[in-house]
Amino acid sequence: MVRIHPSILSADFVNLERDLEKIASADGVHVDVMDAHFVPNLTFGLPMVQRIAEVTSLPIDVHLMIDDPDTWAPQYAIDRVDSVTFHAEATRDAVSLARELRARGTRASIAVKPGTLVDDVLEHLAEFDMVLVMTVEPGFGGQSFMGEMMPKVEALRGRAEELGIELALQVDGGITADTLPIAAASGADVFVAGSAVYGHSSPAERITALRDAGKGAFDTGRIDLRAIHRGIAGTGTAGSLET
Ligand SMILES: O=C(CO)[C@@H](O)[C@H](O)COP(=O)(O)O
Ligand SMILES: [Co+2]
Repeated sequence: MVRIHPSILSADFVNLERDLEKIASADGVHVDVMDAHFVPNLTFGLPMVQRIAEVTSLPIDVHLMIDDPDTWAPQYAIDRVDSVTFHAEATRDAVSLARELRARGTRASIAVKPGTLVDDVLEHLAEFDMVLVMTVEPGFGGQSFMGEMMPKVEALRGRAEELGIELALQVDGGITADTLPIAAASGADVFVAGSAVYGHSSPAERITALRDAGKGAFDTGRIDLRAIHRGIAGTGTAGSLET
């Protein structure tokens, strides 16, 4: 299953309602909240997310790149927000926060920056509905995909299968029609794309192209998942998630 979530970070904030209409064929909309403290960039906060919820019918996927999500994240669990993602590096108690988000009726999601190991997340995996593996340093759109994050995706998918739990696995940063199949083959199923969608004259066409790239990777056998698994095992990184 390939789900495409365009990131409005690359949209025109002055014409956001128009730009949201352009991605109506997507599976969700990814909304990056940045506070200029946790990341060196500033976007917007809850009032903007509330307005977005009024004008789009897409499921809203909020990515909080903010300090102290334990205090602020629950406020984002409003009607029409499908998932709230907070960062492992910023939270004091990821499990309590995830439980609070679920209790408020939204899906709970935890994100890890490129330099963060997933060991703690693996230990408490059943507490989360989604894990976001950052494939760039958070803060800005238009950066290059970090393929070296794929062992984290593999480990998370493997553990979810072992536990028999449904887990959405999101990758965010540098996703294009070329990089999406790599992440899909590693076990990701939710793909955030900002510049690859909004950097083109027809965002709707780019959404279709990204979806096809994900499906095509498996249909045509262009990606051999088992070979990728063997390759990762061969480099000795499968058990060690250090980056
Ligand atoms: O969270 C972030 C950046 O921190 C993202 O959601 C970006 O918006 C992705 O942009 P592209 O790499 O797809 O241009
Ligand atoms: Co994001």
